[in-house]
Amino acid sequence: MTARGPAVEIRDLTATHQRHPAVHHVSARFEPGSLTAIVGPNGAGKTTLLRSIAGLHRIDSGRVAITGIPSGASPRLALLPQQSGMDRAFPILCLDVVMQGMWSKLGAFGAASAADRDRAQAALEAVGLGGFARRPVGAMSAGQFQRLLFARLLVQDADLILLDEPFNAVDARTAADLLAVVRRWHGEGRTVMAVLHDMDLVRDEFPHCLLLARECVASGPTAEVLSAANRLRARRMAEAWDETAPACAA
Ligand SMILES: Nc1ncnc2c1ncn2[C@@H]1O[C@H](COP(=O)(O)OP(=O)(O)OP(=O)(O)O)[C@@H](O)[C@H]1O
Repeated sequence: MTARGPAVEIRDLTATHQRHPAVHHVSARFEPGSLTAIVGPNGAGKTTLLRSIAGLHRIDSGRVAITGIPSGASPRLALLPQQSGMDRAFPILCLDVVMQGMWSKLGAFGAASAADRDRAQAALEAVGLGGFARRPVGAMSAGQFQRLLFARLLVQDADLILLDEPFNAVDARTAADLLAVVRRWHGEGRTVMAVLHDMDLVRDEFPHCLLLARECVASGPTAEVLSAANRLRARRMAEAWDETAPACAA
């Protein structure tokens, strides 16, 4: 398998919320085509790290380098945000949500072709929502909505895919179906990172892992990263967090 995804290198990254560090001096490297779980206790900075990689959260210091893409080109990147942060009351049809994934191709006012619509319909079918094209998103269950967001990711056709708790609030069958999509992306050589809390799933399905507790506790092969000693260290670090501490000046 030739990797089509980029490498991602995080160097000494610090990112804050209201000047309090959420990610503190983290360095890690994600190889082209790698499949990595980002794990850690609640509040460990996992979402902040993912959003920093996506360019959606301002970095205080350090850097994120995405390499292995043609010079001058932007990385083809897609982020699946946490469902809890999304507004589903917006009156929009499922097919149109999927078509949003083609925005970079169509432009803000570009007209979708019949082929584009067929591709969106095919993506709906690929996630088991073939009959949902004309249904408003407000009428979907949480699990169906997560399938819909995966359909949008499918048409985005990104080389770097960032998933924030992709299997939360979905039943076992939906999780299995969506996991199959993740495996497919990995098989196609895309670089995939997913924030996860289910350690059995991480051990079974994710070859690489980054254990975060605001600082990087460990990163590398999953079995090594998730050692009892590393997990205990992450828990102790979480217990010792001072939510009012400022980011250091370094
Ligand atoms: N919008 C925000 N405003 C202020 N502080 C925030 C905000 N978002 C996150 N934080 C703080 O930043 C820290 C890291 O949060 P983050 O959401 O990145 O952690 P996480 O590891 O994804 O947590 P969880 O597992 O609970 O989803 C936490 O202390 C959190 O309270």
